Amino acid sequence: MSSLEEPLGLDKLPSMSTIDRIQRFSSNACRPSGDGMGMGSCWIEGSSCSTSNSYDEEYDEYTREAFPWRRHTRDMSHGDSFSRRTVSLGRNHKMFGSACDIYSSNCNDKDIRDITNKFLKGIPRSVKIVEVGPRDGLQNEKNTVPTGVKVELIRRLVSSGLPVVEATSFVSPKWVPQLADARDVMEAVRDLEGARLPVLTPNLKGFEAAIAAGAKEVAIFASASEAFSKSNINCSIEESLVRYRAVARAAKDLSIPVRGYVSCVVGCPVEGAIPPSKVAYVAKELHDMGCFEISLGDTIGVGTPGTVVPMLEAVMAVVPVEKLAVHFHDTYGQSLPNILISLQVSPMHAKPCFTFAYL
Ligand SMILES: CC(C)(COP(=O)([O-])OP(=O)([O-])OC[C@H]1O[C@@H](n2cnc3c(N)ncnc32)[C@H](O)[C@@H]1OP(=O)([O-])[O-])[C@@H](O)C(=O)NCCC(=O)NCCSC(=O)C[C@@](C)(O)CC(=O)[O-]
Repeated sequence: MSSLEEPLGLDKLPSMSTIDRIQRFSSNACRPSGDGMGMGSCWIEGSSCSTSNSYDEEYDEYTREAFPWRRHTRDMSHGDSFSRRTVSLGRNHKMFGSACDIYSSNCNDKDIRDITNKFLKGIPRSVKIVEVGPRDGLQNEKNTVPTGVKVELIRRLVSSGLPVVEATSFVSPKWVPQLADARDVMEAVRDLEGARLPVLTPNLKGFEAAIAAGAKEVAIFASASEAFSKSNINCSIEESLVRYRAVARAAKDLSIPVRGYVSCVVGCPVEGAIPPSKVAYVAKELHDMGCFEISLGDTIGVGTPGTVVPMLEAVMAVVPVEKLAVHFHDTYGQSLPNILISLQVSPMHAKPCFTFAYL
């Protein structure tokens, strides 16, 4: 997730409200308030009152207070966050089923097969999902999510069978206060088996802290937008590439795999539309410095199939498609069409990777 998501179209960019939100990334704007207002303080007090330091207790208390309406669901489903998602997908599926029932005279099995073939024929046989909720999903939550809740979320996501769960970010706590507990989170999950748990590292300092906490995979995050790079990591695109080369070198020495992100691959809240050639340039740089996978992020969710395809084509011309992933935010409800079109333009042999961010 990026805090830059706003319900705005590219035609309306830049907007002051969006720029205001960018400024949340500036060190002053992001400085923790200290007095910890609202539910955040409630949680901080909750943890400091608790001498047991038990993640389970923290998790239970958090869910009890933050989601009182969930108790019933939780009792029924044993509170698995991933099941909640599955349940809601199930519901959509049923709705789709009833739509077919309503139009059953026009919607026989062959028609459905024909439509399915038309849209799905030729798409890759499998995809890899990279779950980014504990990092991207939480990084801009206003209320402090207790460490125990984050740890429990990661555990449950892993136990649901997801192969990769991005756990946290070793970034400046002044810029992203919500993830200030990165070390504690990583230390608590470092020995979880069954999934890879990459963490974001913006520079060598973050990389060293991540390794010390037990991270076995890291991700670096550059931008295709100069303005976004400045507001997100306080440096130009070129400066960021210099930093990331240093991280990639250090990671190579320790045999740590590095994943690369390019943000704002179709639009930036300040610069508006981003030319595909800029995305291709940054993606190739990340590839050349040794990233095993490059994730193309529609950070503010303004992409549509019409803008995603030319971007993908430009990147696929310079980076092998097997190394590409897409990361769509659902700000305007376009993530699923964008995923489908990405599958359709991928060669059948490729195993595309998707990082979902439903925000
Ligand atoms: C990059 C910096 C650190 C530069 O921040 P800066 O303020 O320019 O850093 P600096 O080098 O001038 O150092 C200032 C202070 O920060 C400390 N510092 C320096 N580095 C670290 C570190 N790694 N961890 C902890 N502390 C750090 C450093 O030690 C120093 O501490 P002081 O001496 O003042 O006490 C900052 O801008 C930052 O942390 N930015 C991260 C912002 C962020 O996480 N944004 C969200 C990422 S999401 C995204 O990019 C999109 C994505 C990936 O999700 C894909 C998509 O959605 O499309």
